[in-house]
Amino acid sequence: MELCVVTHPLVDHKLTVLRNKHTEQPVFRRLVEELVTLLAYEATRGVRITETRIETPVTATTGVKLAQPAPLVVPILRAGLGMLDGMLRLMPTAEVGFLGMIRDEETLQPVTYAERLPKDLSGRQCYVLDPMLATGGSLGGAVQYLVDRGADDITCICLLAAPEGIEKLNRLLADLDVPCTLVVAAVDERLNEHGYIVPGLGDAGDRLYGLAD
Ligand SMILES: O=P(O)(O)OC[C@H]1O[C@H](OP(=O)(O)OP(=O)(O)O)[C@H](O)[C@@H]1O
Ligand SMILES: O=c1cc[nH]c(=O)[nH]1
Ligand SMILES: [Mg+2]
Repeated sequence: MELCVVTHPLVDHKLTVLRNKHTEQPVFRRLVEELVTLLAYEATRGVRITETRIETPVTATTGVKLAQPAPLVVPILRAGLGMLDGMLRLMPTAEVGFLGMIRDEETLQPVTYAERLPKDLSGRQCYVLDPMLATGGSLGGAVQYLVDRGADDITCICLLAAPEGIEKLNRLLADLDVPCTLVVAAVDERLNEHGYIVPGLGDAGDRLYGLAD
């Protein structure tokens, strides 16, 4: 798996505000969107394009457009939904599939509770959105799900990753033998005893949408 840590002063600045526990929900939501747009710029460097002929007001020329089939963006509910608009701002013609996953906070195992994806993902460039890669159970489960549907080109975009989660994803992808890139704003220190990223930003879903229960 290729790991890309996006280093840019604006990314670091926005991430610091996001981490701050005093940052209020509306600001948190907006910052998640802004950060995703910056990360997506790097994450889509390899998006497939094809040549197209156009006419400028001056002359005919050759340009490029996104190739078909359109890229598929897959936010992992809930928290990944907060990243969708920021991603679509950069790539408005992408299609969107949904995966709902919740981590059991006792066992830290992921449970898939919703799915709305194309049946066959072969030949599609898939962009998976989830702000947090902690133990790697959820993102690993999502990647496995996509590969089971035929996905052969996957890019994951996360705001924060823990070394433990990266390691787990690396092992999974080595077994699956599918090319994958992970784009993150930062790799944090570690997980705490509850499986939370340290220093992290807390529970991304709760900070975006409020307490789930
Ligand atoms: O790497 P892991 O240990 O699996 O943890 C990361 C997962 O935890 C969060 O989701 P959560 O389960 O809290 O669901 P939510 O988005 O509905 O809050 C986060 O958005 C990831 O999906
Ligand atoms: O730090 C963490 C770990 C899992 N899920 C979150 O939302 N935050
Ligand atoms: Mg949550």
